[in-house]
Amino acid sequence: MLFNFQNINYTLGGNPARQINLTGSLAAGNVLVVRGASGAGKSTLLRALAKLQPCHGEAFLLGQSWHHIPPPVWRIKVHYLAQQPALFDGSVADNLAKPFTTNLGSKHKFDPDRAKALMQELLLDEKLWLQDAQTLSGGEAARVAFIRSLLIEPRVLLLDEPTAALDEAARSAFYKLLSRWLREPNRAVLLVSHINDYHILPNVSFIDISPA
Ligand SMILES: Nc1ncnc2c1ncn2[C@@H]1O[C@H](COP(=O)(O)OP(=O)(O)OP(=O)(O)O)[C@@H](O)[C@H]1O
Repeated sequence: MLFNFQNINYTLGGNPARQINLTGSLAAGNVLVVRGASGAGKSTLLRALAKLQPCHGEAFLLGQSWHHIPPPVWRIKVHYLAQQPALFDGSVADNLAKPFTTNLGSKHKFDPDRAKALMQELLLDEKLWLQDAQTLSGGEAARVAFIRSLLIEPRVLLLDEPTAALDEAARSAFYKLLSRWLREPNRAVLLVSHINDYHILPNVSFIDISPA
């Protein structure tokens, strides 16, 4: 099993009456869509699994417990992408290179050609490369952040409404790229999406968060 989690237990808004407990697993190449009403705790689950949110329980990547992996390393391997991801001051290129400027960045070197190829694949104009990232549209920013996430080579992507800001053409390009990414060894996706647009993805199953 590529990724699994047991009794991930968290409360919503600090309210003990709103307690969630979830167990799930994800084989390589598979997609787990998290379903539930607005406010049910879907984003909170993704954040908990990325160790960005306190919770009880345990998650495992290729059988290795998160207790045995330093959190910054875990967050690269099991990587959360927020619906409105933070882009730093600087150009698009600066933002894409940013993870590689820290010791915690992936072992790989920043590859501008690969980044540009991914931009093209996601229908982003190459002229954006030097544009101030703070001036990007919502849909452009979402795609730049997604590329930045792919470049650090995570194993499991935790995607929070990744297509909410995209038009139909960009959405289709996004899913095509994600499907290809999933065909590489030891990769899987947990997805929160209000838009039922993920059917192009392979091996989709669901986990439901019921009203607390
Ligand atoms: N930092 C916080 N402080 C207080 N309450 C919070 C915090 N983060 C989340 N909550 C509450 O926890 C609940 C779940 O939030 P979450 O964002 O996980 O929901 P969701 O299922 O992703 O909802 P949506 O579909 O609307 O995005 C909400 O009621 C929210 O108000």
